[in-house]
Amino acid sequence: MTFQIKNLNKSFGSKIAVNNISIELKEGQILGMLGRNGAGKTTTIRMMLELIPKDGGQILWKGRPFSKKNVKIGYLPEERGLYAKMNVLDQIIYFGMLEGMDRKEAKKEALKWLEKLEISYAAKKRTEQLSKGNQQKVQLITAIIHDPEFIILDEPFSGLDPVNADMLKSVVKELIARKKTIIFCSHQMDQVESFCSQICILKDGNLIVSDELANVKSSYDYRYLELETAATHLKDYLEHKKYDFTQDNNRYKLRIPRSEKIYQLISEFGEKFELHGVSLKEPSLHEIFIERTGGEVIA
Ligand SMILES: Nc1ncnc2c1ncn2[C@@H]1O[C@H](COP(=O)(O)OP(=O)(O)OP(=O)(O)O)[C@@H](O)[C@H]1O
Repeated sequence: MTFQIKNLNKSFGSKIAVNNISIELKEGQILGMLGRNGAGKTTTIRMMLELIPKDGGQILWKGRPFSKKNVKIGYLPEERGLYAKMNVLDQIIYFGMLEGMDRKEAKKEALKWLEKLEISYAAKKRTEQLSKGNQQKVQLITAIIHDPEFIILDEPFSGLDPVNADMLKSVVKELIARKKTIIFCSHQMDQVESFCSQICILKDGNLIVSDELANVKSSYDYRYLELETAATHLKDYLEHKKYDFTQDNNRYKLRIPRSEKIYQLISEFGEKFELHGVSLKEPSLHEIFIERTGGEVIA
């Protein structure tokens, strides 16, 4: 394994923030790190970046300690940290040089990225003069200007308008295509689902799920059967039979245990009701997340 977290621990006083977690990633994999507020994600990332000391455990890159000495790391923090008064180009060059680039190379890369993200016009502006979305583009550039092998993206698309979100998504897709190893933290489950092959879910400092997304889905105990019918008595029937379902006009979404013989069930419904549509769906990551982290499942 290229990246390994082994038995990582951290407490703040009596509060256990990260409880003996282990995570493994192959080079080029992208891991969605999920968890409700306070689950321990930021604490884990801070230990990875050596911003806070760990109480116990190891973090390794290709068998050696995971540190700037052994791997080029890129980090897009959730709380953005740019110098408001510094001009955009100087800022990016400064961050590039902090990561070991020489000035000429950093400037060349900075100009390339500014053009790619359509903010070349802002190169000489003070950062505070840029819109929030454009500042976020600058922050992303500072995170990846040195062409890191390992990248942590914490809520990379929050607060962006759809056009800017798409632009940054295309950058993330390019990083994935270039086989960067990535940890992606987000509360936007659809984004995690569209980017990540692996997911882990933290709850109260514990790692409660860690697997390939496809395995997580297929190991979930339920599937969803969607029925479309004009027959209004379907609702009464489902209530009578105590199905777990939601209704949206003519569409019904039933939560069915995976153990049920689904095709038999579909033909039973077909005999009783005139169906205009039938589809079987795996649970979404949103549904899995809510169930695993202790909320109510809304089918
Ligand atoms: N410096 C600190 N001192 C005391 N407690 C802390 C400190 N940092 C984090 N904690 C606690 O550790 C737990 C985990 O916090 P953490 O910030 O890692 O969660 P998170 O999963 O990143 O949450 P969010 O999604 O809100 O960013 C929380 O209970 C938090 O209050």
